[in-house]
Amino acid sequence: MQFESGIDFARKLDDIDPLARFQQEFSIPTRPDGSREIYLCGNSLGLQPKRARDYITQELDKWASLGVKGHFDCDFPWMPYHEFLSESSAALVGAQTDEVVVMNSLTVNLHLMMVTFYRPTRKRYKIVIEDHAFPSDHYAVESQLRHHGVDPQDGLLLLKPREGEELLRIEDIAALIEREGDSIALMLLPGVQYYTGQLLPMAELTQLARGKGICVGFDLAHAVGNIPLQLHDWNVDFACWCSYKYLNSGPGSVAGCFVHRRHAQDTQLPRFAGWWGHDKQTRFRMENRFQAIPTAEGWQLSNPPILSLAAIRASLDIFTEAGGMAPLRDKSEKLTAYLQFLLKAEVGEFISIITPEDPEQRGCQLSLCCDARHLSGRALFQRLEENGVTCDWREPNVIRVAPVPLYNRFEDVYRFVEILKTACNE
Ligand SMILES: Cc1ncc(COP(=O)(O)O)c(C=O)c1O
Ligand SMILES: Nc1ccccc1C(=O)C[C@H](N)C(=O)O
Repeated sequence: MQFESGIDFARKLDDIDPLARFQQEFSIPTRPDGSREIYLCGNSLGLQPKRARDYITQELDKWASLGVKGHFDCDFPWMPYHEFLSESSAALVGAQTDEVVVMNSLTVNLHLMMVTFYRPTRKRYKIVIEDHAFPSDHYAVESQLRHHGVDPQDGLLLLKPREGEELLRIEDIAALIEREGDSIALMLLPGVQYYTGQLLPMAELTQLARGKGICVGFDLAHAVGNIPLQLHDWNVDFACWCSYKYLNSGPGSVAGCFVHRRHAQDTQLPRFAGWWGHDKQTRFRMENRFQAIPTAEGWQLSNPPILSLAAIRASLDIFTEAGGMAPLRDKSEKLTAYLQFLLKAEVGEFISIITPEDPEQRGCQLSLCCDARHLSGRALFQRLEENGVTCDWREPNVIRVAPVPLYNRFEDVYRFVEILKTACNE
């Protein structure tokens, strides 16, 4: 697509945007003077769908009027409430409905999955992650190694970009798998890397690693609701994601988990168990013989927090109404390409973009390194905030900017770059 500078062009793109009406489904934060923020931070916390309040209120009302009976005979009973989220969650990650479950939080689910899928032997005991993994993933993996008596110095293989580079090269990951394959038990990688915004080729990596007998898991925190996924067809073993970024389900909201059907149906797989993962027909017999549900639900521990699930249901309904990931991705590619175009045209001398240029290798986020006339990257970020832009800063040196197709307009992107340009030239 040929882009032009000037606000009229941004408005023209908004006028022909088939998803434009979804912006009014969200509450956009306002500044003290009542004007709307330019919110480009869906990579950290997605905005509130206005209907979340109604969905949550519905559950509060049921609780008030029905008490414990809210579990059973009413609209959206609490007993199976998580099941109301499975179909739309499965559509977002390219899974069968019985391969996904909404439960716990992201790091908890990573641990639960490693309990099942990290089964070290004397010969095959190493775990591959990236050197710059999100700290929670690093801590989780290190603690799993130690839990099994493996010294992370020996058992943790860290993927690093080459000297002077920011991005991971697929050929380097392939070489590591080739070299160390027989000793690797698990490879846990992000779908989209949180710092650089790099989208990894999950299908290719899964095939490479599984070909060597390595179990493959993905942390999809920055990928779900951002890019189309096909976890089932890609043959991924497991995946985990949070719901508070691109899934707009509220701070700390309940997370999602995928277990490929070939594992989910195996009720004998070792796991940490709780009563919510037990066969639904006999759950209340209180017999103390755990029998796993033969789906991803078999990894649930506790009955879930319904108020949080109600917010997720509100959000997932919007994704369904928008037509799923295909139209969203279509707009997202245009929004991000437009952002890249304006950045190069208006502030190219001050800003470098570390996220890949190729849309196949990124989601909506661009990560910017800044060298303005008089301001450090951090000071520039502060200037953006003072002028009504919400994006985020990540140490050591990146401003992350994420235009989100459900609620961002092309004009938001235009105005962001105008503010950035003024700050760069101070
Ligand atoms: C890639 C990644 N992994 C893990 C986490 C931690 O998730 P949680 O606090 O929901 O466990 C986050 C974000 O907070 C993240 O971006
Ligand atoms: N949950 C949060 C609470 C407070 C501040 C940030 C977060 C994030 O989620 C950060 C995000 N994971 C990131 O990619 O940096």
